[in-house]
Amino acid sequence: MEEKVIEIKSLGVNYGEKEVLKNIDLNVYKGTIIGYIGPNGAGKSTTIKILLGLNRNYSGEVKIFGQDIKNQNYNFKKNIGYVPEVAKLYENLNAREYLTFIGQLYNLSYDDCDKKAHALMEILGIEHAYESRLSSFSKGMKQKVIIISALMHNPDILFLDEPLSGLDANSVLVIKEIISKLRDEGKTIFYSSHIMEVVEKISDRILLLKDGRIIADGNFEEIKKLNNKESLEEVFNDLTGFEDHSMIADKFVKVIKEV
Ligand SMILES: Nc1ncnc2c1ncn2[C@@H]1O[C@H](COP(=O)(O)OP(=O)(O)OP(=O)(O)O)[C@@H](O)[C@H]1O
Repeated sequence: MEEKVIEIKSLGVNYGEKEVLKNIDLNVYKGTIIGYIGPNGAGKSTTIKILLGLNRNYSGEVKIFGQDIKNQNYNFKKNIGYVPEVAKLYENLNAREYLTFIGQLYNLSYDDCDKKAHALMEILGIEHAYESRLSSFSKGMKQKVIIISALMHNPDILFLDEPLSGLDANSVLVIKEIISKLRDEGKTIFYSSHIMEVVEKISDRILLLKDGRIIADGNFEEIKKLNNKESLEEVFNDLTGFEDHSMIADKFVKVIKEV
């Protein structure tokens, strides 16, 4: 039987009067890449923050590896890696200092972190900057460091929020391949992105969140067929009720031309 890694029952979150997540039920199984998509403000980050243990203000039940995360200390976090959409790096540190620091937070020894961090930077082609301050890194180099820092402790669950941001086309190919291979190793991956072409290709299962509810759940073929569309972008625009792109673009261009 498939192993449940995440179990969410009747999850609800309110910010004041606003109901941000509405009664979400979800089981996620080992070795799956979940494409987690939805319009801005749909509640994606809110869900991820709960699963990371950063927000305990919710109703319902959330279990990770069978353990209710509300009653736990923070041990379950050792098994989780997170690439946030906007990561705060300690830019005054060099890559070695930063990665050994993060690795030690996850209980790896300094020497293990040092070896692993250097090897991973070498594989991604940035080992020449191992002793350089992060403030001098290009956007893509920083993103590679963030990805390495999320993976150094070999977590079983990975949350990736726009992980390809700032990477060139070659690096994108490498990281996508790494994500697939990690899935093949049995890791469970939440892949959150607004780039539909990538989500469509990489995901085993796609969850579309709108106004705090899951309104589509299935693999790309199922979702495409069910909605009679060719691409995930079309399904997304259709299900989130957006048909005004052309009219908005016309208005925008008209105003630009006016003065
Ligand atoms: N701390 C907060 N206090 C009040 N409202 C909040 C808070 N955090 C999020 N919200 C609201 O909750 C809703 C869901 O936000 P969330 O960040 O989860 O959306 P999202 O799907 O991740 O969006 P995006 O694609 O823009 O990152 C939004 O309406 C947002 O304004």
